[in-house]
Amino acid sequence: MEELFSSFQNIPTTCISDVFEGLNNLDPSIKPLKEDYKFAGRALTVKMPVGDNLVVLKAIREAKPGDVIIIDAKGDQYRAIAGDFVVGMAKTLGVSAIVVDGVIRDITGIKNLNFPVFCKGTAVAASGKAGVGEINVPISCGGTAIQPGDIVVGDADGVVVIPQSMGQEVLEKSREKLKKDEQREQDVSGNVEAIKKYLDNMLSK
Ligand SMILES: O=C([O-])CC(=O)C(=O)O
Repeated sequence: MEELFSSFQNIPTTCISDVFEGLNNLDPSIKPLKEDYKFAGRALTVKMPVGDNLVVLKAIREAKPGDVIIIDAKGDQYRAIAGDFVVGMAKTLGVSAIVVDGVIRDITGIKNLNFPVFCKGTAVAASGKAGVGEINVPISCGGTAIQPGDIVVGDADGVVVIPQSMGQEVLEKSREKLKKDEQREQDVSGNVEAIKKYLDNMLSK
């Protein structure tokens, strides 16, 4: 499994998306805090109520090194699911990324941690800590269904989810797609005649 995750780290999310024809991507409003963030890992799913993040602390406590904490926060943009303190603990315990259809706070501190956080943006208010929520249950995040153990991959373009059972197959297909994309680029790069030929060919179909 570890090998699969490190292999996916070398595949652009765009190629994985193309394999699924765009069906397994998270909503594009969920973006990396820094463009160079790239991760691939096992989904530790979190279902939290709007404005209460105690269950996020539980997820961090239970996470195994390499896990991606992926949170269904119902799209709430008013209460941060974590700040630099909480994200710092996740980083130190070996979590590989946090993905949420919600917001974070202390953005400067979180950027300084150089830890991949993918979210909808920032807010000033913290969440409460009353305590309901579930981990490792099926969730919906950014319009996509995610099962615990699925493979989550993120980079500058966004986040894509691969069902656990399809990991190897999708890796092979994504590699093929990457090769095709590179070849396509190589075939026309900087060559006016080759570009015209490519376009004419596409338009005559
Ligand atoms: O404690 C929280 O929920 C959010 C926070 O301020 C931090 O993580 O620094």
